[in-house]
Amino acid sequence: MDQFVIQGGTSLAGEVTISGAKNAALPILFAALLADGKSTFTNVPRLRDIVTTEALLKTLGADVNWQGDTLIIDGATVNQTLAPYELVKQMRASVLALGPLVARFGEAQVSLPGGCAIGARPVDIHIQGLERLGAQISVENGYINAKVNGRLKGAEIFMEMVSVGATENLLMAAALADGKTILDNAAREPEIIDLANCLIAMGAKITGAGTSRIEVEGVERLAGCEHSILPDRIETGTFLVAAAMAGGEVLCKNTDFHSLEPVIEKLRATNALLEVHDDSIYLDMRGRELKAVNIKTAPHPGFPTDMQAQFTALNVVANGSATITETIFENRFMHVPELQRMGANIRLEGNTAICGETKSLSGAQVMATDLRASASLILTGIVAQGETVVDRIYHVDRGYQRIEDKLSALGANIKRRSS
Ligand SMILES: CC(=O)N[C@H]1[C@@H](OP(=O)(O)OP(=O)(O)OC[C@H]2O[C@@H](n3ccc(=O)[nH]c3=O)[C@H](O)[C@@H]2O)O[C@H](CO)[C@@H](O)[C@@H]1O
Ligand SMILES: C=C(OP(=O)(O)O)C(=O)O
Repeated sequence: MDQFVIQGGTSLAGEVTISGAKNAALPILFAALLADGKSTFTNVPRLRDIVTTEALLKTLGADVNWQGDTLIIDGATVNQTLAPYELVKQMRASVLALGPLVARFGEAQVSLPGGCAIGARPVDIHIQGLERLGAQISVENGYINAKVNGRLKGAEIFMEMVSVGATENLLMAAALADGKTILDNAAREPEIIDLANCLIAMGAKITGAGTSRIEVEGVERLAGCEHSILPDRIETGTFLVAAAMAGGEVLCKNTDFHSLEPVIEKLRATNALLEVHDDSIYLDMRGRELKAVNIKTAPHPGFPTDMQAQFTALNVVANGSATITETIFENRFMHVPELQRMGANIRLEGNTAICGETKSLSGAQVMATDLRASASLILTGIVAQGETVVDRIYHVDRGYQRIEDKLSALGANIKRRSS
């Protein structure tokens, strides 16, 4: 298993090019299952989750080819409807195969994704929504079996919780359903808008993506399309926080500030100097006092849970005390005990982390437990004194494209070690 070895105490300065968004690319690659032709996706990030998706699409019969950062997927060759446990267990987003498969082929068998370190993460809202669209669903032997005679039927669906994945699954299914679907209490994340734009390019009729009420007029077939994946707002936020923690400066290129407003607002509150342009964001923390900030996660346009761990690390380094409240996932503080091992002054009370002033941080051997927890440990390792070894970095590789190369180019001393 690979590890990162970090010699701390360096500052960060320079430019970083942001990759395509994992959380936009994953649903969009599954959307290729809806089309009976070739789709060409550009700005696709090279991540472990994308490799898993590629393997799953191939298992379903899709022809998948890379050309640089462009991925070409031929939905016309898809001839299987079983998404097996061996692949689904590696990545929860595999459940996004369910809606497209049942909508296009009238049946799907997708392994239940199961829980993960950050919480139980059930898929009841996905299942209830597909049932409302006319699918017959049973859950047996760890698999979700979905069937429909003929096409799914458009329906008005109120989702009782705001769920990114359920909104995406139902949006894809409704695109090929017979008649009109209304998705009420839909998630409003930028990645939903990107998926809707991709589906529209395939021929879908969708309005309202990015609001909590999405309307879909189903069509009989969808064709292949060309689509460029949205830049990764969480990768951008991670590099901005890294520079702020290290008292340095960074220019994030090829990004999109519109998707990052709640994060930028909090970074301004830390006392960072920020310059925001159409496709780049500059942060300068040189010679400025980093201040701790209160955070409460919420569905978009609230503060993203996927930036919570990084801001917990920022508060550890910052002056002053502040609280971090996690409202989306029930167990997303696995980074806290690891940060404590490095000397962080944090106390957990229910779903709130209370970050006090930390006297000093020293490098330590720590364990990555999930994707963003891993990022917070790496950022803390860069500012701590001495050596930090981060174990189980396969979590990081799920969602950050060669993070060590991008951080090294900014001046961090971080190396990948295979053990
Ligand atoms: C691949 C991807 O895009 N992942 C993102 C997506 O995950 P994901 O789509 O899994 O997250 P959801 O928005 O669905 O989850 C939000 C909450 O709803 C609950 N829930 C969800 C579905 C359901 O059927 N029943 C249910 O109870 C979940 O357990 C969680 O507590 O959105 C999360 C919230 O912004 C992000 O942290 C993830 O990075
Ligand atoms: C939780 C995340 O991803 P996933 O839903 O793929 O586990 C994340 O990107 O932080």
